[in-house]
Amino acid sequence: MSHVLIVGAGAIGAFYGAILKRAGWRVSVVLRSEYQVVAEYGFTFTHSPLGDLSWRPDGVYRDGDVLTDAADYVVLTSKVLDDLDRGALLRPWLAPHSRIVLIQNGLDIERAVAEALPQHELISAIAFVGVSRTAPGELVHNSYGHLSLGCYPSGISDSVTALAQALEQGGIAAKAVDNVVRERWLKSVWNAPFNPLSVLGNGADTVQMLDAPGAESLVRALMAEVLAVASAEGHDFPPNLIDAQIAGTRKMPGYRNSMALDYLAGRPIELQAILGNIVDIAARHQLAVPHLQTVLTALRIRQWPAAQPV
Ligand SMILES: NC(=O)C1=CN([C@@H]2O[C@H](COP(=O)(O)OP(=O)(O)OC[C@H]3O[C@@H](n4cnc5c(N)ncnc54)[C@H](OP(=O)(O)O)[C@@H]3O)[C@@H](O)[C@H]2O)C=CC1
Ligand SMILES: CC(C)(CO)C(=O)C(=O)O
Repeated sequence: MSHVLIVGAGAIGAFYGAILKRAGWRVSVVLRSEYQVVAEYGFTFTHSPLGDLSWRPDGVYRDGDVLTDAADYVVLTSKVLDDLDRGALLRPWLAPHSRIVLIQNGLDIERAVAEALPQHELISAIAFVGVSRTAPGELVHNSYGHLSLGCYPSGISDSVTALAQALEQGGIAAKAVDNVVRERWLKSVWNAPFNPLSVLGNGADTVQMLDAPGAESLVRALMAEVLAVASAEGHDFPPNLIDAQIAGTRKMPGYRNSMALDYLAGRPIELQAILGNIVDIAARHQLAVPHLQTVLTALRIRQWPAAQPV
């Protein structure tokens, strides 16, 4: 029975913590704003297709606390933001044997953590789930939950296998993958168009983003550019992937992604992690990505501090 410490247990951390708890693992959390509520009441899930996922962490910590019970896995589930030093966030909680697990969106997000903490095994995990916070310590799990995970940059270690098995025991599908970077490119084909467009569309859901006149063509153009950059990096995907992604998204009821929720709640968005890094990689290959670049720049303008009135 392993001990898992989840650093930044918001929606994703509370959800996968619940799953590992159901598998019988010891699960502790590091919290910031929700420390008091969760220390007193634990996490309450007011809805989930998996049943009642409410749970109490074995330990609740905050910045400055000392962890007495070393963690086998230290899982980071914060957002990936430019001004957040994820290495510094993780460092105080790591024992020499702790593996680091990132359950976060974005492309090429592992490198900064691998460089900051090279002595630890790094596991990268990609989540397909719809879960959100509705009040401090309260969550709604709407759909899905499966995830892919593997060693960064590649491989499947015993720790990956053990974690995937525990997640499966807890009730979700967890696929150990040999090439997790390729899996990130695959997910980026969806996130890189839909997440930023939802913000430009004022919190638009997937139906709005496909049905507005011209919108599906724009999504297809953005996806094609992501695939071109992936190919330049050595990751080729089947030619019908775009059709499959559009068809799959059309089957879902209108869905607001995590970036739309952040934008609507006035929180910072993961623009660089989800879109900017892809544009940077394209530039390294001297590959033109005009649609991705336009969406990125439009969002940077939206985020730019308001000009002082004259
Ligand atoms: N929600 C979803 O359905 C999905 C999310 N993802 C990805 O998963 C990742 C996590 O997302 P999600 O759980 O939704 O995000 P949330 O905003 O719900 O949770 C983020 C957590 O990180 C904490 N945090 C942030 N900065 C710090 C800090 N400096 N010190 C301590 N704690 C900090 C937050 O604390 P505080 O409350 O104080 O801000 C919060 O507990 C993201 O990369 C997202 O894109 C992927 C698929 C689906
Ligand atoms: C694919 C999706 C919509 C759910 O996992 C997501 O990654 C997000 O909300 O950002």
